[in-house]
Amino acid sequence: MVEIVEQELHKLYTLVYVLNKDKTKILLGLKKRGFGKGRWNGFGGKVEKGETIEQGALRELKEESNLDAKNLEKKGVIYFKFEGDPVIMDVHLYTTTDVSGDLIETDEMLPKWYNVSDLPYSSMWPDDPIWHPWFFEGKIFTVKFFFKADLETITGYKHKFASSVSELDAINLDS
Ligand SMILES: COc1nc(N)nc2c1ncn2[C@H]1C[C@H](O)[C@@H](COP(=O)(O)OP(=O)(O)OP(=O)(O)O)O1
Repeated sequence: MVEIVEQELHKLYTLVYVLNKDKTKILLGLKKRGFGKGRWNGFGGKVEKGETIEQGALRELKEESNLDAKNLEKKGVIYFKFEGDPVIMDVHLYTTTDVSGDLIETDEMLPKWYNVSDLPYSSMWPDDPIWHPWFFEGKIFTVKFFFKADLETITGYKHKFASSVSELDAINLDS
């Protein structure tokens, strides 16, 4: 009998959540094209060759909102695995309350501030309500979500918390 093992390929992505100073409001963008079109999300995208993950996060925030962030704080890593797709998205999550520049609508995102107590979950990714409580409690975490190929149905997830950002890399979700 031949065992078929699906090889996983990891691709690096970023996701930045901009909060106001007292962390009661969050800036989301309505994705206007491509992956996640029609959903409200933070700002981010693929990390490009030659840049660090943090540089990628700053670039994507600027490209999608025109904002510059000063202090990006890492909050976790979110892995997404879609049925039948060997690519795992490794999404590095950052937050900041310190941005400058004029917020604008871009080709990719229509920005809007939301109260954190009233987020548009019906038009957001279905994983968001699962990890948002951890994020808003200030936890550092890693989580892997398993989706059906419909990009809508979550079949499971596993997660672990870290006591510091430096611990994140060492976390093995399979142990
Ligand atoms: C599957 O569930 C997801 N949930 C959440 N909250 N965020 C997700 C999910 N899947 C992807 N994301 C995030 C990760 C990135 O921030 C974006 C996707 O990046 P995109 O494909 O738009 O990357 P770009 O480089 O901007 O793409 P272009 O080539 O179109 O410029 O969504």
